[in-house]
Amino acid sequence: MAYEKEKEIAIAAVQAAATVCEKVRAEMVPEAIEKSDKSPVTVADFGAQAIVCKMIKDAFPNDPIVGEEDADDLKTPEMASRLAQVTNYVKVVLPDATDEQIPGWIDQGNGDVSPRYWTLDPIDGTKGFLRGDQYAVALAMVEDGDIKVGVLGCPALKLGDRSGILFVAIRGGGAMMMNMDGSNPEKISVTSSSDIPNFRFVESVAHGDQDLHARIAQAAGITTDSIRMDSQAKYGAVASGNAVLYLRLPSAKYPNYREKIWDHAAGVLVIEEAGGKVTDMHGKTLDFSKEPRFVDTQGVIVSNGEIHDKVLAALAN
Ligand SMILES: Nc1ncnc2c1ncn2[C@@H]1O[C@H](COP(=O)(O)O)[C@@H](OP(=O)(O)O)[C@H]1O
Ligand SMILES: [Mg+2]
Ligand SMILES: [Mg+2]
Ligand SMILES: [Mg+2]
Repeated sequence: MAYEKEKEIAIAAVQAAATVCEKVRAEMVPEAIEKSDKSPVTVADFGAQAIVCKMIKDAFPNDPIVGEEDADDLKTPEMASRLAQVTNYVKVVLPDATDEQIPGWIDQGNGDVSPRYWTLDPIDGTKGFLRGDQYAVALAMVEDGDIKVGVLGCPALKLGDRSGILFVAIRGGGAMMMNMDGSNPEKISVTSSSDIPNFRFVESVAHGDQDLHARIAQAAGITTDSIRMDSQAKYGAVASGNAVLYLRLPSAKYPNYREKIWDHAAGVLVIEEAGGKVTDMHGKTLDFSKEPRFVDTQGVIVSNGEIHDKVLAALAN
C-alpha cells in the first residue's frame, strides 16, 4: 500500500512520544511552563516533540516538520535543569540522547508548510494532560495540501473494552483504531444518525462557544448533553462512532481565533477515512497548503457526514 514507510515511522514515533508522556504523568506532577501567549507547555510536550522530530528526520531527512513547540524557552541558563529533565525522559526511548542534542531536535519542528511536510502536535490538549484528563500526540503528513497519513495517539482514551487508543489513517486506505502498542487493530467508521445511543456531540473542555454549540446541536436534532473532552481524542470519538458531531466554534472572547493545522490534520484524515466530514463553520474545506494557521476558515465542524448540512444550515440562520 502507498505510504507504508511513512505509516510505520509515524506510528513508531507517536508510540515512543506517548510512552514518554505517560511516564511523565505517572512519575511527576507535570508543571505548566507559561509560553509568551500565556498557554502552557510541559517537559512532556518538549520531550514528545524532540522524539517525533528526531525519528521523522532520521527516516525522511528532506521533509520539513511544522510542530507546535520550539526550544527557545529551554536554551536559557535558568532552564538548564528543565532541559535535563526533558533529556532524561527522552532517554527512556532514545537512550543516547544528550542535553546538547535536544533543543536542535525540538527545533526541527520549526519547518514551513511546503509541498510535502509533516505537522506535529506533541501534546494536543496540554490543559487536559495537566489535569489528568485526555490528550493526544498528533502527527500527519501532507502532500500538495492533501493529508496522506494521520496518526493520533490517545493514551488516556477509553472506548468499550479499550484503554489507550491509537488511530491510524492513510488516504484511500481507511481508518483503524488499535491499542497503543498496535495490537488488536480494528477498522472504524462513523455511525448513522439512527444509532440513538451515539447520537450525541463532543466539544472541548477549554475552548469554543459552549452555549452556541448546545443551540446548534439541538437544531440538528441532538437532545442530550455534550461530552466534553480535551484534544483530538474528539475526532477519534466521532470516527469510531461514539458520537456523531464535534463542534468547535469561536468563543465570544476570541471571535477571530484562527485554528492551527496541527490541532486538526491527523484528526481530519481519521474522520474522512472513517466516512465522516470536516469543514469550517461556513462549510469551507480546511486548507492545509498555506500557513500554520488557517487563513481562510473559522471554527471546525466534524460530523458523521449525514447531519453535516443540517448543522451548517443551523449555523447560517
Ligand atoms: N481561543 C482558542 N480557540 C480554539 N482553540 C484554541 C484557543 N486557544 C488555544 N486553542 C487550541 O486548543 C487546543 C486544545 O484543544 P482542546 O481544547 O480541544 O483540547 C490547544 O492545543 P494545545 O493543547 O496543543 O496547545 C490550542 O492550540
Ligand atoms: Mg499548546
Ligand atoms: Mg493542540
Ligand atoms: Mg500541543
